[in-house]
Amino acid sequence: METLVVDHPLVAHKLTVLRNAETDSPTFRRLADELVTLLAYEATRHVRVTDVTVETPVAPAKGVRLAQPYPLVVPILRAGLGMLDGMTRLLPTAEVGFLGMIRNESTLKAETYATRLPDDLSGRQVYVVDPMLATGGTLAAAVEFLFERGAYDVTALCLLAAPEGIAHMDRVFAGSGRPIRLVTAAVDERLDENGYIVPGLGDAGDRLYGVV
Ligand SMILES: O=P(O)(O)OC[C@H]1O[C@H](OP(=O)(O)OP(=O)(O)O)[C@H](O)[C@@H]1O
Ligand SMILES: O=c1cc[nH]c(=O)[nH]1
Ligand SMILES: [Mg+2]
Repeated sequence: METLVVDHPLVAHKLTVLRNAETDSPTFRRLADELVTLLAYEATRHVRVTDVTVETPVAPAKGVRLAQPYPLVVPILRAGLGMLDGMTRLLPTAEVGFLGMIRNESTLKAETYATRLPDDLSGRQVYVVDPMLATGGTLAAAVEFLFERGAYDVTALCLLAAPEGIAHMDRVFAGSGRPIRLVTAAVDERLDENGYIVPGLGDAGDRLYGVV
């Protein structure tokens, strides 16, 4: 998996406030939204475009527009919903599909409880948004699901990643020949015994939406 850690002082500043246990939910939601827009700038570097010519008030100008089929943005419920608006702000013509997945906190295995996506993703560029890449079980299952439906490539935007999760993705997709990218604001030290990212930011879903 090609991994890009976005190294930018504004990203680092916003991430630091996000990590702070004293940051309340409204502020957390706003910062997650701002951060994903900054990550999206890098994550869309490979988005496909086609050449076009437009008429300026003065003369014809060569340019580009997003190619069709338009990209698909897939938030992984629940926490990924906190990154959806920031992503579609930058890609307003993207379609949106949904994957509901929850990590069983005893086994740390990902379970899928909802899917609402086009059946045929042939040729589609897919952007998965989920704040946390911890063991990697959730993202690996999501990416497998998308490739089974024919996705052309998958780029994951995660606010935080753990080295264990990146290694898991590399193991699962080694030699698959499918283009997979990760764009993240930071790769933290490790996972703790409960599978939480250290130092991390806690449970992203709970911090966005409250404890359920
Ligand atoms: O890399 P993994 O070890 O699989 O863990 C990461 C997953 O855990 C979190 O979701 P969670 O299962 O807490 O669901 P939620 O979004 O409903 O809170 C997070 O948003 C990821 O989807
Ligand atoms: O640190 C972690 C790990 C998984 N899910 C989270 O929300 N946080
Ligand atoms: Mg959660």
